[in-house]
Amino acid sequence: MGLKPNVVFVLGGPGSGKGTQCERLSRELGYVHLSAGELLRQARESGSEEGALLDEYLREGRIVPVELSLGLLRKAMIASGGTRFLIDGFPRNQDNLDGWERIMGKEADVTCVLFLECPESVLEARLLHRGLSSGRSDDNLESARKRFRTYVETTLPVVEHFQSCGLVRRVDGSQDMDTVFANTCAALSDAMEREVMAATRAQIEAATDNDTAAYAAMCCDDATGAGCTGSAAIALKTPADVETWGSKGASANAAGTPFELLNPRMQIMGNVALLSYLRQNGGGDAGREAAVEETRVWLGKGGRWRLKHLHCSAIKSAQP
Ligand SMILES: Nc1ncnc2c1ncn2[C@@H]1O[C@H](COP(=O)(O)OP(=O)(O)O)[C@@H](O)[C@H]1O
Ligand SMILES: Nc1ccn([C@@H]2O[C@H](COP(=O)(O)OP(=O)(O)O)[C@@H](O)[C@H]2O)c(=O)n1
Repeated sequence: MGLKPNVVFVLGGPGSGKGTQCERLSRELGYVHLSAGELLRQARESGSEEGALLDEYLREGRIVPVELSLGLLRKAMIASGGTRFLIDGFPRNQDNLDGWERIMGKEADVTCVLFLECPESVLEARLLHRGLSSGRSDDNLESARKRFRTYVETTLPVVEHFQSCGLVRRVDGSQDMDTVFANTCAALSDAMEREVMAATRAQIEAATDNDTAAYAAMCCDDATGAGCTGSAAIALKTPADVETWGSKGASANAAGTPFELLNPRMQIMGNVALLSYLRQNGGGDAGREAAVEETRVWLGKGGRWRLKHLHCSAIKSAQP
């Protein structure tokens, strides 16, 4: 099984700082940032037949039918080639949520919902200020108030839905930008840990399936492997490198061998993740049972996690 896209939804009132924070998170943590509102504004300008209709929705602060917004988001997700997304300003009402579950529910994993909380008076002041230079037809007092009403009536119930699923991470969006950024990074850490575990599992599955191309595609250009090869670190860039790595006994597995990752310990530092665990290979075939201590260094860049370094040391007998 390949790696499913991981999605963080970013919600909050109009002007709460979604775009500002997503832009920096994407730069510093390596996510692909997609703004539903921005994609709709681009579609409006593109001269498409929906242009006039979109213009009315945007000006009035109404939420456009999900077929349109999700169609644009899905296309942009595929075009990006990434697997880690910040989706900003979506899902914003029940129609958005139902459409997501219907069309994307099985295709992507929602790892968390980042929710920027901010009082209306602060939002209003920010939007009016943004309106001085944004050129947006909805950055005026009348549109801002309509958008805030839409947010309260239709978006907050969506946040409550995610809250009941345990996915919401609340951040006070009224503080200064650096403080909000530090708090959003902290709020994202458990979602990032789940992304890294999923990437690790997908890469080990590629190894156990002997899919060297899929394995290599998850490596940085300068990735290396060291440990049970009994020699210095070797390159882990191309499918042939991965083959060499496997032939040196580094992976201690055969096609389809089930595995468990025991006692995982993870540290996330910006866009770098360090993960150590004990990999137990087995599945009932006692002759094959072996354990390997592995440490993987992952780099979050360009919308994906890529392996930078793998260290492993085989443990001869997994059984006491
Ligand atoms: N923490 C903050 N403090 C002060 N101003 C902010 C903060 N975050 C964003 N802004 C400003 O407020 C306006 C709205 O931010 P933006 O990120 O565009 O919000 P949203 O995408 O939620 O509508 C922008 O002009 C931005 O520069
Ligand atoms: N899922 C979405 C997101 C935005 N939109 C539209 O796009 C407008 C601008 O959204 P935005 O996220 O760019 O901006 P803010 O309102 O958050 O400042 C909204 O007021 C809606 O009219 C939508 O219809 N559906």
